[in-house]
Amino acid sequence: MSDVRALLAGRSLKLGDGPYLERLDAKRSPWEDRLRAWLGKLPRLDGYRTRRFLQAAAARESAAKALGDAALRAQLHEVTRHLLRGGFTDRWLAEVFALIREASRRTLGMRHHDVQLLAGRALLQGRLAEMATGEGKTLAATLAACTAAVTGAAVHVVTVNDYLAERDAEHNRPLFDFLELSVGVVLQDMAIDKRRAAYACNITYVSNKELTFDYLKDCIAMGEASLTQQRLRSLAGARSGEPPILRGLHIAIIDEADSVLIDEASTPLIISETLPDDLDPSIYTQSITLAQSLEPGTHYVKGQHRDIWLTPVGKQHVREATADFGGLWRSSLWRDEFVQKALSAVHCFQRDQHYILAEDKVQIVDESTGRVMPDRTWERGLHQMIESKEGCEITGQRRTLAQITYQRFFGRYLLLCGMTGTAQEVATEVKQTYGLPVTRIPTHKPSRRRRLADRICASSADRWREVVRRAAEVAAQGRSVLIGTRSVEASELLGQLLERDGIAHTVLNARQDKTEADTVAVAGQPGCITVATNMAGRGTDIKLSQDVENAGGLHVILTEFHESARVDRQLFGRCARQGDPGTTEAIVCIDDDLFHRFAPATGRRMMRWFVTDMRQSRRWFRRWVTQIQDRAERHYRRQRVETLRRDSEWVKALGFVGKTRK
Ligand SMILES: Nc1ncnc2c1ncn2[C@@H]1O[C@H](COP(=O)(O)OP(=O)(O)OP(=O)(O)O)[C@@H](O)[C@H]1O
Repeated sequence: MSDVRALLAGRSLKLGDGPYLERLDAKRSPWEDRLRAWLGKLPRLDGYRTRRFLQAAAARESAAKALGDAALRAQLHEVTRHLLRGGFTDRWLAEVFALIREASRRTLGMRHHDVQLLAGRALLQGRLAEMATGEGKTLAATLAACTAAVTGAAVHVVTVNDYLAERDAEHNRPLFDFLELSVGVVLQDMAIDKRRAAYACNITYVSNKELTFDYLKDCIAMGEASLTQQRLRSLAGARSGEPPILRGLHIAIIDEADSVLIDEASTPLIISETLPDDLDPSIYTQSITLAQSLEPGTHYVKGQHRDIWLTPVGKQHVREATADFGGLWRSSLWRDEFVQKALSAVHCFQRDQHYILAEDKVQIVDESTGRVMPDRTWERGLHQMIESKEGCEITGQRRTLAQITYQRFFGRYLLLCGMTGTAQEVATEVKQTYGLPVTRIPTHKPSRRRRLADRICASSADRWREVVRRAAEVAAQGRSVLIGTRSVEASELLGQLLERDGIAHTVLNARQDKTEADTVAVAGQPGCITVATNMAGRGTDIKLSQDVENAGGLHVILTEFHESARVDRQLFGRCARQGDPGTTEAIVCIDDDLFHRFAPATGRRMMRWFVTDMRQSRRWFRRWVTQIQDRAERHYRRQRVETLRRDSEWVKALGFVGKTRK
């Protein structure tokens, strides 16, 4: 363990002295930052070093080819000793990467491209490697993962969901087996013992949520045995005297890093307990009925960002309408709170868009990933209001017992690094928050992705008609089509329209997540049309048949712009991967949520006027969308800053997540 400590920690870190090896001071020294910034300003030096590094790797690869399997493994262990002494320097990285590259060629039939070597090197330098979508981040990560694992470090390859964790671990398993490195996968619903076994492996594939919750459970188990702590322990399923679930926070390689470190960072991860609800359930029903009877504009006003409030007339109306209800309704504070929550439940949160009903339960759908978040609930009575609106059984209120943000959690890794296809918009924030500089990796082959003209429709009905027409037209050419929708509802509506016209298709959304792997497996066949929510937006690799490639590749249709341009680019990135051909287009409607929430009313009015002739205003329209998406990104950035501020307050107030941690 002390070897790993020396290798990863450097001299500027304070390390935990408990069973865990983790970084306790999330901040680096200002000198380290200044030195890195200065080195980064020497592009010529960097270019020279890069060339030398690739040449060295190529030269050593020729030697590796001549080795038998056992000799190759022995050579790897030999080089590891140098790594442990000298750190991840170019000299030894070139050697190790050459051996792993050769092992990958023998086992996976894939030889790492030069650009993948550069990505692997950037990862071990503690950077965020920006590799265009489809350039092979899954394989690039094996270089960093294997190199770190042979030194004895606990390597966590962090993915955005279970499907990708399982897929990537299985895909790379032959390579890890060959190098005699054990690999584990942590999945939702796994028992603690199985999780512990997976984390005990050299390399562990795990989603960001599972990993962070497991860490929280360890923090609880290692905390002091106060009354609250004991309750927390039993909640986390931890028994005293048991070893921690994780081996420590050594190296995290985060795939789709912008999604994990930025998009998901606005919500802290919380371990909570359910309290018996002492409110009479009829209060929820009364509130919902009352909210449904109120007039917009007169009784309540709805803001742009899911905020809603009662007007003075509305408050007066509510007071009169509830005069006979008694109990808590007599307090004006409670009364307004109930009705305001009920108004949010009725007007701001829609079924099949923000949540679905599964097994008679309200399950939140994560809008950026399109996936169900089974363990999440809305806070402060909103969840119960929505349950009441949907006629579900009212669950108890939840009380937060332990929480952590991704900003604080990932800052504790000895070596943090990541990969994504879309980092440029958030490079500054990633650097400021996590100390991760972004390195752009060139593409292996020039991209053959063509973006066709955007189409903007005056009504949603027009949009869906156009989408159906285009999908059928492109599929008839023997190509495959992927249509991205923003909600479960939209995917199902489009599915019905295609069905009505007798067009064969498959729908992939939070309700059909069990069929994900099968749907993706056939999505690249000739004439295949796949309608998917954001579930297919990140990480999904659609393999094209030779016929589809010859006919022009995959065609991606975006049906609604997302608040973040990065999410749109990820969807477009499903086509034209690894130098394949492919086209993308956006067919959207002027009434879409993004325009309503973030575009000024005058801009929207002008746009409506332009809708009649989009050929002339195409470039203008794209610039307009970019401005709106920038505004939306700023809005969410402010939210994340607020989350971080509240998180620090929480830590100050409770200080239970390990008594020495700040
Ligand atoms: N060196 C290689 N040689 C041959 N094929 C490769 C190589 N690297 C990756 N691929 C293939 O390229 C495809 C894309 O890889 P992968 O899904 O890892 O890309 P990605 O960069 O993670 O994409 P995304 O950004 O969408 O997540 C896969 O089918 C993979 O097998």
